[in-house]
Order: sequence, then structure tokens, then C-alpha cells
Amino acid sequence: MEFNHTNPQSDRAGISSSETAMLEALIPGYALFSRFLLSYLQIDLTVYLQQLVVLVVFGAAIKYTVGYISDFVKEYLVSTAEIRLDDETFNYFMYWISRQPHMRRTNRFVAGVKSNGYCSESEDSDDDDNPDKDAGEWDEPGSTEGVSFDEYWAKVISRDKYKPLRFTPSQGRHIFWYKNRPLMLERRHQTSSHRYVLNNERLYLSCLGRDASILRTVLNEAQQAYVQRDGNRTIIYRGHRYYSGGSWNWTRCMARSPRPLSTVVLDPEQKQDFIDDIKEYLHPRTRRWYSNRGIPYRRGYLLHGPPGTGKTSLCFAAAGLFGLKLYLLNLNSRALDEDSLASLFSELPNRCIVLLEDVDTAGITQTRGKTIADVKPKDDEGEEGDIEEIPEEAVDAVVVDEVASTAKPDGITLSGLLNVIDGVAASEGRILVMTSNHPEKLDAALLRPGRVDLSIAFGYTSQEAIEELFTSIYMAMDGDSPRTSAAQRLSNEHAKLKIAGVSIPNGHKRTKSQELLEKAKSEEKAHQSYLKELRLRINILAKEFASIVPPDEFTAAEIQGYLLNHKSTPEAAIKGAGTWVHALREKKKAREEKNV
Ligand SMILES: Nc1ncnc2c1ncn2[C@@H]1O[C@H](COP(=O)(O)OP(=O)(O)OP(=O)(O)O)[C@@H](O)[C@H]1O
Repeated sequence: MEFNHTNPQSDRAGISSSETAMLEALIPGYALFSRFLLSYLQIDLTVYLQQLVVLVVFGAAIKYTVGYISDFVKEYLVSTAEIRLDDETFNYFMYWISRQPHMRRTNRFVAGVKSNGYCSESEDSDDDDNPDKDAGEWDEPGSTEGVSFDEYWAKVISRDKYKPLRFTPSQGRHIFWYKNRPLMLERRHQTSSHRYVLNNERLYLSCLGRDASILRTVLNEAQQAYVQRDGNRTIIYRGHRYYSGGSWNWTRCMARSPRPLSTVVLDPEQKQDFIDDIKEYLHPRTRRWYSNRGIPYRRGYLLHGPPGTGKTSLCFAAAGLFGLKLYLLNLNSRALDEDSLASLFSELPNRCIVLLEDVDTAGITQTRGKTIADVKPKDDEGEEGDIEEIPEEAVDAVVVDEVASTAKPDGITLSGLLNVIDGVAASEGRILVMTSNHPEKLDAALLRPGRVDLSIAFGYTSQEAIEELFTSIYMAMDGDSPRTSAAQRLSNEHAKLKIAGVSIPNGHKRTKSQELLEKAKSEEKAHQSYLKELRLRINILAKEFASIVPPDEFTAAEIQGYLLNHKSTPEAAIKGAGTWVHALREKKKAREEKNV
């Protein structure tokens, strides 16, 4: 029965080789590994093959089942909100969570002096970073009296040294309770192929159940907390990208106290025109009016004039007056290409001011100068209003040709800018303000109505403006004077006592509250008469100062700079004005000669 005789060794070897081949196909390197074990450790893997296969299959089944269950849970039993780093919601949430009680108990956290530690900007996101707050503390009723500057300053400096630490959740998963419901936050780094990505994070906020309303509530609350902290401050954003090669985004860079419009010295009519124009544009009926007529709802302004004459200040004051956010973009950045510019403009909110400063230096001025001259008849040159005479199609046709021949390898071209300002896909609802020191260098196409609807010329300071600047520096303003604070304090105390119903014991005719009120009234009266006297005195000094400083020769910035050197001594400012004028003239002359 030789035929039936079986050699277990050869049989096993036979099974082994076929199975090894099969396993080799499934697990590359299996044959080598099993031979290695057999030769050096005398372990025959084929003996354990069945167990191994069962183990692998079991493992795979468990993995699959867990994955399936996890997917099922995620899909049907859990709701999740994804928050991306480049969106402002990330700031809202991090700010909010850093102030939650559970962050004091968690054992895994990121410690930092900013709640959003990823931000490269010097964002004054925390209340503690707000310089207005320091000033406010100094003004606080009672704080000025009996507190010397040295004491106050020591307090501020010590607080600056010990910036409060903010704690935010670290990478990974965190469970916390919100309104008696468990929520899970996952902070995750996204892997990126970019070498320069320092931090590319996402947050995933989940709750049990398919009803995600609790997540919306959390995020709304976070937004409210973040926005409330800003109060009436003007929020400034900057076009920015986190890393080379990354996408451009608007990054919040600071929140500043609004600048009162009255502090911008400009021809009152021009100032009013600008403000009225914006007001009219923002009116809801105007939006409807535009849309009924198929006109794109956009408004553009050009503020032009020498440096330091108040262009940026006016724009900033307007943003504060209308409570609009200010979006700054530097067109000079070589890294900014046309696609990025278009994407930035497409992300603008419905109502905001976009400020493009010094457009004449953005390298887009010469791009079409020659071409426009070609299109324009020679005898039309220099006449105002000729810009509109250029047929639109001709201009646009030229743009394409010209761009093809002059497009730079980096930076933006004029056509790119024109497209985002009023191309078919251009954003609506925003107010565009461009500033320029040399409007004559700007291309006519950039200035045509629809792109620039109102131009405001800023010039050197006139005699009235010099007087106004002088008055604005030396005139007492709200909060300047401790007297105002004292009167305010007394009045507040009176109100508090009134609310608390505090009164002097029986037998006394007048309540303490009444006494305080009368004291506050008399202090206020004295303060008002002091202000009246001061106003009269400052007006006389302002005229004197304006008679020394020649009109239409210096910028407001130059005059303001000089007056700031004599901040509390107007008489000294007048005394030194003649010498200052002479010195500044010499300086300017020397600069001009150097430039020639
Ligand atoms: N018309 C003005 N009224 C009040 N302050 C002014 C005026 N012009 C300039 N200043 C002061 O001068 C400084 C510079 O002003 P601002 O930045 O607005 O000038 P600008 O015209 O935008 O200058 P640039 O062209 O260099 O950007 C600010 O501190 C501002 O307070």
C-alpha cells in the first residue's frame, strides 16, 4: 500500500509551500520571515498557521466591526461640528473654552498667554492687553485721588510682567459638560504636505444624538462672549496667509477704540459729503434701488493727498462711526497673486470697509498707462471727466492684451485688481477706500465711476485747520480731567444710595443722598465754567499759533507732531513755533535737494 503511504513531513512541506505562496501574496515578506524563524529559532510557522490565520481573521473582524460601529455611531448617534483654524469661529471657541470652569480641572491643556496661541499677529484679544483698560482704570472714580502715578504705573508694569495664563484643551479628546449634557471636543492637527505649516488645526465638537442644537448654542454663546468683549471698538483685519504657499485669509489683527470724526481735521463740507455718501449707500432702500436697476451694489472712494494729511484717519473714523469692520490689504506684497486677491474679496462680509493704502506704490500703475494713452485721443488728455469717454469694451480689451505682455511673475496686475473691484464675480456690499499720495500716477481705468465714485483731496493744512488742530490738542475732552471723574463719582454714589434707599437717621432734614447730589451739581457747575474759560483761552491761543505757522505748507501730521511735544503747555508751543517752522522748512529743502 505504498500508494497510500503518507509522509507527514513531506505532506506538511507540501501544504506549507502552497500556503506560504498564498501568504506571501497576501503578506509580502512572509516567506522570508518564516524561513528566518525556521533556520535560526527552529520555529515552524506552519505549525501555528491555523491559529495565526484565525487570529488574523479575528483581528480583522474586530477591527472591521469596531470601525463599522464607530462609523454607525458617528453617522446616526452623534452630531459633530467642525471648526477650522482659518475661520473666526476658531477664535470664538478658543476664547470661550479658555474661560470655562472645566478648563481649570482638566489635566491635558495648552498653556499660553493668549487663548488662541496659534496667532502670529499681535492681537489684543485679551482684556488684559487692552491699553484702553489701563487708562480706564486710571480714570476710574476714586483711583486718581490718592493714587500717585508711580503707584499706578507699578501696578500696570507688574500686571504686564505676569500676563495671565490662558489654558486651552491640548491635542486629543476632551469630554466636558455644558448645560447638563456631555460634549466632546477633539483638537486635531491636520497633516500637511507643506513644509512651512506650523499649525494647521481643526476642532471637532460633538454631542450625543442627532439633534445638533446644543452645538449651535455653544458656538453662538462663544461668538457672543467674543464679540461682547469688543464693545464698540473698531475691529481691524489684515489680508494674511499663515505660511508660504498657503491660502490668504482675513486675520483679525486688532481692535481699537473708535476715532471720533471730529478729531479729523478736514474741510467740513468734504467730510460731511464723505459721511453722507456712505450713509446713503448703507441705507436699505439704496441696496434695493441698486438691485432693481441691476447696478452692482458697491461704492468706491479715493482719498488722495500728501502723506500725513489724514486719509487713513478719516477712513478709520468712518469705520468707527458706522460700526463697520476695517479690512486692510497691502497690494505691495509680492506673494499676493490674483487668485488670492479674488478669494480675499470673495470672503468679505456684506458690510465692511476695505482699505487699500497707497495704491500708487502697488506696482500696478504703469501697467496700463501707455495703453490708456493709446485709447484716448491726444487732445482729451488732462481734462477732467474724460475717463468716462473711454469705451468700456476698448478698455477691457486692452487690459487683456496688456496683461498678457506685462504680467509679472508675482504680485498682482491692474486687471486683477479691476476684476476684484467690479468684475462680474466681484463682491457686493462693501465700501472700498483706496488711498494714494500720487493720484496722477493711477491708471484712468482704476478711477472711473463704478470703481471710484467719490474722490477726496487732502491738502496741506489751511489756517482754519491749524487752529482746529491746536484746539483739538489743548481742549479738554471727556475723561481728560479728574474734575469730570469726581463729579461723575459723586453723581454715581448718589444714584447708588438712592437705589439702596440709604438716608440719614431720623431727625436730620436732608438725606446723605441729597447732600451728595448737591455737591456733584456744584462741582459740575464749577467744571463747566472752567471749560468755558479754557475754551476762550484756547481759541485765542489757537489764532496766535495759526498766525505764526504758514497755511498750506505743512501737513496735519507735522503740526500734530510738533504740538505733541508741548502737550500740556500751549504757550510754549506758540513760543517755539517760529523756530520750528524755520527748522522744518530747512529740513524739507535739504530733503528736496537730496532727491533732485
Ligand atoms: N487731517 C487730519 N486731522 C487730524 N489728524 C491728522 C490729520 N492728518 C494727519 N493727522 C494725524 O497724523 C497722523 C498720520 O495721519 P494719517 O495716517 O491719517 O495720514 P495719511 O494721509 O493716511 O498718511 P499716508 O499717506 O502716509 O498713509 C495721525 O496720527 C493723525 O492723527
